[in-house]
Amino acid sequence: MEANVVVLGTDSVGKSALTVRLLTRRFIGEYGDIESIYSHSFIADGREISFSIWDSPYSEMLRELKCRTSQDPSAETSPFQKKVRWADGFLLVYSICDRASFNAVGKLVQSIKSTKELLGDEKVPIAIVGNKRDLHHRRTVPSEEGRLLALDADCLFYEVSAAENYHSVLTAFHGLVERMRDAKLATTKRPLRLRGIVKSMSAVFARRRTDSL
Ligand SMILES: Nc1nc2c(ncn2[C@@H]2O[C@H](COP(=O)(O)OP(=O)(O)OP(=O)(O)O)[C@@H](O)[C@H]2O)c(=O)[nH]1
Repeated sequence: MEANVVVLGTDSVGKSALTVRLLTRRFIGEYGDIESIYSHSFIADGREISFSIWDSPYSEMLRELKCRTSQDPSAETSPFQKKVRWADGFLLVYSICDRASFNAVGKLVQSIKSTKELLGDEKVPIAIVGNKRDLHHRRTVPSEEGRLLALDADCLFYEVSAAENYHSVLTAFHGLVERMRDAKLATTKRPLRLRGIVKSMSAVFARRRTDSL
């Protein structure tokens, strides 16, 4: 299976730190703000899952979200919409020490869902990730609030520390990728189910026809 993940969140919440942690198992401290697409793969249930990760800066996203709320018609083909179209799943990151970053995640969930709906996708896999768990003495967003937001919006929820720990980061990405796999299986199964109904109906009609002969 191949899948595309977009990592989003306000500035300095640790989007690059999480991505680099997943890819290299390392935390290097400073990352710069280059927008990049990375590839990664892992084995789940004996099958290889390859995915591309798009680590994107928030400043550009913010400009576009403002355009969208002001109903700018040019927003229809905006890079935001392209990104949403490209993605099979989203990792939305906030810092547990930064309430504004948490509020932004709430808005991003709504924008992504409404854009995906316009594109005809009913369910979009999203993982909400509270980063910098190691800075618990500076926490301003309780875990419970993150969990509630995720529950309300039907998203996955994780609290992690890119600085302290590789496994929490791995768990968040894997959880998201598995949800994406389930979503893909559900959409490929639907036509099969329909084909099954068509088949059984034609069997009924065929029987009627032979009965009436
Ligand atoms: N204590 C702590 N610091 C972190 C953690 N994750 C990232 N940081 C620090 O937070 C700062 C921002 O991290 P980045 O990964 O560059 O954040 P970003 O979201 O990619 O930022 P932009 O490139 O501005 O969009 C850096 O100084 C990191 O070292 C974490 O889990 N704990």
